[in-house]
Amino acid sequence: MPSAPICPPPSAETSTAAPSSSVGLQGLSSAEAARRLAAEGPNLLPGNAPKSFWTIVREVLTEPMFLMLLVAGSIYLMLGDRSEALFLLGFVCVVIGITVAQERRTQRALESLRDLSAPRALVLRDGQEQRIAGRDVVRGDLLVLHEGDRIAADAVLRQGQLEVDESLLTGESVPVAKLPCPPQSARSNDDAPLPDEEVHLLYASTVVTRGVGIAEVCATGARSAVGRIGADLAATVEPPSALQQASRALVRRLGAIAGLLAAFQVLLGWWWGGRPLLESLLTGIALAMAILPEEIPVILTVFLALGAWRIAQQKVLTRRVAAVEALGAITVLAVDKTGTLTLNRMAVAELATPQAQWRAEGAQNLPEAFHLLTEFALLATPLDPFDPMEKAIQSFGHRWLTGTEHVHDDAQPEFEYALSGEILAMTRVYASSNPAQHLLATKGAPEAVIDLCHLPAAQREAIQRQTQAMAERGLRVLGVARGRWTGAPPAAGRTPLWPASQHDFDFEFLGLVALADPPRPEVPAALAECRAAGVRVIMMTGDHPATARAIARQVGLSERPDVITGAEIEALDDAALRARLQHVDLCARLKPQHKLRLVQMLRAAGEVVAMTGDGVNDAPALKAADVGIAMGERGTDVAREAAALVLLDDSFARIVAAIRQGRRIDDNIRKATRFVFAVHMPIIALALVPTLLRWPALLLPVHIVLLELLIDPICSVVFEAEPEDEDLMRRPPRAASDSPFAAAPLLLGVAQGLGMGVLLLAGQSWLVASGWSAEQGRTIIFCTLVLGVMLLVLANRDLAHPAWHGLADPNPWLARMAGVMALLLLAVLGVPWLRELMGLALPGTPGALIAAVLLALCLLWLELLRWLRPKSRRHA
Ligand SMILES: Nc1ncnc2c1ncn2[C@@H]1O[C@H](COP(=O)(O)OP(=O)(O)OP(=O)(O)O)[C@@H](O)[C@H]1O
Ligand SMILES: [Cu+]
Repeated sequence: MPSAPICPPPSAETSTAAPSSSVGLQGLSSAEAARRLAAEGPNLLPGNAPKSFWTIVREVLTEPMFLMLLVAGSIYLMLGDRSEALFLLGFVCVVIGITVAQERRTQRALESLRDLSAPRALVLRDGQEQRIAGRDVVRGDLLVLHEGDRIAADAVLRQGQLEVDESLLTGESVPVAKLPCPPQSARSNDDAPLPDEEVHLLYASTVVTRGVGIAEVCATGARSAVGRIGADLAATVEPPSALQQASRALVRRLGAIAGLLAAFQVLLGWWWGGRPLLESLLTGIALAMAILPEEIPVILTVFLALGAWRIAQQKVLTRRVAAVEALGAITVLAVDKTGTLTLNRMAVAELATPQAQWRAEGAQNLPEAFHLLTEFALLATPLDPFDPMEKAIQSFGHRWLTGTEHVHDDAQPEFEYALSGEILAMTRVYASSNPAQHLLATKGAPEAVIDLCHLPAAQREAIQRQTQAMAERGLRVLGVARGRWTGAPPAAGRTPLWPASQHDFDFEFLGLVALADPPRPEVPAALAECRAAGVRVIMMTGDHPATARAIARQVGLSERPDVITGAEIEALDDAALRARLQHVDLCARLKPQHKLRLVQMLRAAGEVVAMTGDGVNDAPALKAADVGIAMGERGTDVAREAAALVLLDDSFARIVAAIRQGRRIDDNIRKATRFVFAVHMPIIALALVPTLLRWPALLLPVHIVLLELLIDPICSVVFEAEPEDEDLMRRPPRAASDSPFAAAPLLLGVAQGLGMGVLLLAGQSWLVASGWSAEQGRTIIFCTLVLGVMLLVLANRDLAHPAWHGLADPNPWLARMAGVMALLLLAVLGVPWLRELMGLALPGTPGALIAAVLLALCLLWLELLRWLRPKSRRHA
């Protein structure tokens, strides 16, 4: 890469804060950007391609289920039953088709989510700031960078000053300072040359931890530094979720049981029943197929992926599919205040000096007494800020002071002390007419500014009373102070040696600025819904306790006025904090590490915690929460990447909508699992019992394959689209330990299926006794079983109502499933060679009547169970 040192080494002058204004910059034209995009390709790192058709086929073929199918097919071939063998092998194709279709559906859902969560970049084009997809960034684009952004491509910093976390490339987690390298006027403009100094270079995929700046892109995609070392960021594979692990364990355990029972049946049929070995092997394989709940992992994958897609329809992006699972179990929702409960539309509402108060509402003018305060609030704020609060101060100051001698838009600060965890105040240092003297402007949390001013106790208390009164009106209050500093005159061309901390200056307190930030209109209703759903809401804010309390009251977050502060939290040990937290919903003046500790502690206490956050510092807590939630519009890239969910339109009500969806998905997984367990029972009974009783084989492998590989999965899909239960958001969250694979919830399914099996076996023995042929008997039992499977679907959709109640419900898949089943039965009965292959014979009207009676008895059994089931369990 070209690296002529065309840039002057960073001189002392450039190390002062540079303007972050984008005024005067044009960027590329859209036409030029499009041309370069076409010529140089999209800004994408070599990522992981979607699963190919053949990968899916290979995966399907290595499943135990298919190995069994192949073995069964070969045995049929050896037995000389070529049509059975062909049928089974043809079946493999059908099932591969279904599996591929389902995988495609799942992947499309996941891909559309990935597109939504693809990185974006703010660029200057045609002189305007535009947000574009990260993949559309081209060489020469001007990136507008803010704190928390992930840099889209390798670039040279042109304006501003940044701190960047390059740990991704260097492993070094200490942020690196970056300084601007102004463009050379004589530079040939097409072949953007690179400066030599690292200090000007920004690398793709690294993160801005502080500052604002504009950078010119010099390399994109595979040509960037990360692209060249092949760091594959996208390829981090999600570890299996708790449910997936549980389901795998279950399938493994049942697989072992299936193997044992099948072996037992083979031996039984061969030695004891005196059947030929191959035939016994076939019945054994059929039994193993009947037992193996292979559709459970499929259900999980499909339901969760489609669930994530459905949640995206509600403008909530799922970044980790496992979060969908946790959503339904959320017990605590920890929300930040600014921007989540409030609109983050700040406006200065009140001013106060130690002597006087002023309100913006209805004001005609700003009295002279407040000019100094406003002037220093302005001086303590960047001219072109990112923070809405600082924007509000800028527009307020310009509105009232323009035309007076108090506006200094052209003054450049010589140095800046940033807001930090230790001191919630920021100071900007300006030159004064006397070269040895410097002027300081500070703003920050009132208590921090009071601290910096070293005031006597009486004055402190007076200011604290003023702060309290303003905060209780729901305002965010800032203190403002002025300072002077005389440093030893610096050597020529050098900057003075600035003191290490803001505490090393002397400040004079000027007054308070209070900003209003109206609550979001949708919040009160959403909070009420959370409360009805048994989800506790806790506020975690960095703001003043009184402001937190006032906003909480305005939006109806909590009745309890108690507030715990970060300082108090630090003083408490875990046990004491846990006890305290049972009575407090409001946590104020929190630092990021406090949020992290609260989240960890709540989780340790068994809560399932969702947490909102948007800042760079919120990332650890977002990661630690069960469901971290970031704001799509306002949040930083870093917060978005740490979060499991992203609210695309920043609306708080979306969180509740997502919880609702999560609960619905959770319910539906339970319903489907119960259904799968129920369905397997009669199939197992009909496969096993005839051997034990030395009856002629009732269900042949072809029947079991048909039931297991076609009917049962098709029916399971219905549950994915099941609408939510009526009381979904009026019942408490399920216990986190309450798994859909626990014995208790599945017992009902097992009972449903077993009863059906018993009824069908009784029917069969009656049919045999009354002289029906084996084929006719089989036909009646098989048809009843297929219809019984549909009955099980209806019965498990909604336990609160009888099976037939749901028929009128708008589940689109129900009608489709019924259609497929009808076609299937018609084909099996109506196509002669199929009928013969399956050992069936038309049973005539009497046979149909018997099937109807059996079916009615099954329905009676299901309703009896529904009625007997323990009513205290409120779950699906
Ligand atoms: N730009 C700033 N200049 C001066 N003080 C600031 C600035 N930003 C924040 N502060 C002070 O730091 C405090 C904490 O801010 P922080 O951003 O951590 O939390 P927050 O935005 O108030 O709360 P939330 O967590 O609800 O979003 C503020 O209440 C304010 O007093
Ligand atoms: Cu099955």
